Amino acid sequence: MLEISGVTRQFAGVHALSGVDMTIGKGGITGVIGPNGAGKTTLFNCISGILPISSGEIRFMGERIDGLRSDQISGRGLVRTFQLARGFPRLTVLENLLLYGADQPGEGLLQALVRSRASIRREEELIEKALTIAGRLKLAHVLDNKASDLSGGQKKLLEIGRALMRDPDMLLLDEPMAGVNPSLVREIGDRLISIAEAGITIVLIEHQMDLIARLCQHVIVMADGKRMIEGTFDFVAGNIEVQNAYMGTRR
Ligand SMILES: Nc1ncnc2c1ncn2[C@@H]1O[C@H](COP(=O)(O)OP(=O)(O)OP(=O)(O)O)[C@@H](O)[C@H]1O
Repeated sequence: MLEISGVTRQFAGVHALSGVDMTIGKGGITGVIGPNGAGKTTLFNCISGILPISSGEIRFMGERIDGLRSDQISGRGLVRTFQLARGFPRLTVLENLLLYGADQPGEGLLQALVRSRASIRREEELIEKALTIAGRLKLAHVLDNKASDLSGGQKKLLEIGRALMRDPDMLLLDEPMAGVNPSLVREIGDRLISIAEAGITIVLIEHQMDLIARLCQHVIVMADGKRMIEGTFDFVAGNIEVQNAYMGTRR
């Protein structure tokens, strides 16, 4: 589904990615792990069009996506979330979800003045979709709350909900459990499992190894801007090079 070949990215002399080769197939949850500074977030930024790559190729569903804008990439079904939740803190949960629905109606002046039957129907469909997603993420009871009033865990779920509003085929999640109360971590993990079971392929950057072990069928380890090794969690965790890469840098 996602093919990354020879991808490099430099920042003024820093080689954040120095030739990443990676393939991610359809289905399940793949974990991307590695010590701090390994290049994981930079890789997500390059895949999702936030940052241009310096060289190499990225293909999604067989087509080149490097060079496309981030909205074009998410429009093709490859959607990512950020370590720090984005969105609009003063808007409600429902409004935040609706804003991320693809092709929102009512934005043009004419549409605002003359609400066509089609635009009303489209709006109703979007609301229906937002309600379904909120239900799946157990956010239905806080739909009218401001996003800023949510707990850390609920903010993370809203971030995932906004991504789901784009109808992704693949979701890139950058540390969806960071800063989440441990009692909610299992809950979010369960939601991710159900999203994957619904057919959305998930790629997850995460530092909490117990979560990676529980959620991921496949784990890719990055170190020094490259893919180091991949396999099941037990396989990579038992690898001496992986253990050395983590020595002194794991948080
Ligand atoms: N905007 C930037 N400008 C300069 N250097 C950067 C920038 N973004 C990342 N880097 C550098 O690129 C390297 C990879 O960073 P990146 O954040 O991708 O690693 P990471 O694996 O996501 O780390 P962490 O687990 O700490 O989030 C690091 O050396 C980092 O300092």
